[in-house]
Amino acid sequence: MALLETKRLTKSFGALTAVNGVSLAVEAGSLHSIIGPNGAGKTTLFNLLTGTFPPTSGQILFDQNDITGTPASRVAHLGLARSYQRTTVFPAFSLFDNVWVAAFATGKSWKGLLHKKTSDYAEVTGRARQALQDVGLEQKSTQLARQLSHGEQRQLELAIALAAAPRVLLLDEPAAGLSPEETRRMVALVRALKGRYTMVLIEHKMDIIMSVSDRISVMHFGSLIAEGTPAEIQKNADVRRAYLGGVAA
Ligand SMILES: Nc1ncnc2c1ncn2[C@@H]1O[C@H](COP(=O)(O)OP(=O)(O)OP(=O)(O)O)[C@@H](O)[C@H]1O
Repeated sequence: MALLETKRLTKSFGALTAVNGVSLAVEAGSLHSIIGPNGAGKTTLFNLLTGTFPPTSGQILFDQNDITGTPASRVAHLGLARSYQRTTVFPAFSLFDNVWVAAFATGKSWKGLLHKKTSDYAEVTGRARQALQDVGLEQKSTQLARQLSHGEQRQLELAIALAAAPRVLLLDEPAAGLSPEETRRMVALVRALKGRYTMVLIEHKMDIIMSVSDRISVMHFGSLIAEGTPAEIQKNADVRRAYLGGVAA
C-alpha cells in the first residue's frame, strides 16, 4: 500500500517548472530514493511534500487522505518528518534537550501542549531517549550539541526527526559534507532504520543510493524519467544518458 503519493504534482516558479507532473507512490515500510542532477527538482518536491509551499497543480495523498495545500506545521503533525540538509540543532542545548523538545512538540496543538499530563511527559521522555539510542548518541546525551563533531551533528538532526515518531521520514542528503568514516556510520544508521520507517531519501552519492534503496525515482528537468529497483535503474538507458552520463557501468 502506498503511504505517500503524488498525482501529477507540478510547481512553477514564474516561467520555470521545477516539478512537472510528478506521480509517485511511496510504499509503506520502503526506502524510496529520489535522484537526479543538480536543479532536477528534488528539493522542490520535498518542499511540496512537507507543505513548505503549495503546488501549482496536482495532489499529495498521505495515507489515502488528500493533504494538498496543508501548511508545513500541520503536515509535520500528521507524521511527515524531515531531516534538513542544514542544521536545526540548538547548539547550547544538551543532546537530550534537543530531542526532548522535538518529542514534546509532536502531535499536539499548542493548546494541547499546555495540557499535557504526567504520563504524557514519561512518554515524551521515553521517545527522546529512544531517538538518541537509535542514532547511537545515547552515551553523549548530556553533552552540549555544539560539542559534537559534524558527523554527530547530522546524527543528532536525524534523532530530532525520529523523536517526532514520524510515519514518513524525508531525508535530504543525510551524508552531505561527511567524511568517509562519518558517511559509513550514517549509511549504517539509515540501513538500521529500514523497515521501521517509511523513508524518502534524496542523495547524490550513487553508491549509497544503490546500496540502501528499495526503489529509485529519477528526476530530470522537473519530470520523472524512470522508476525501479536499483538494478533496474542502473541498467536503464534513459537514466544513463540523462543523469549518469554512462559512468555508472
Ligand atoms: N523558491 C524558488 N524560486 C525560484 N526558483 C526556484 C525556487 N526553488 C527552486 N527553484 C528552481 O527550481 C529548479 C529545481 O531546483 P531544486 O532545488 O528543486 O533542484 P534539486 O534537484 O534539489 O537540485 P540540487 O541537487 O542542486 O539540490 C532550479 O532551477 C531552481 O533554481
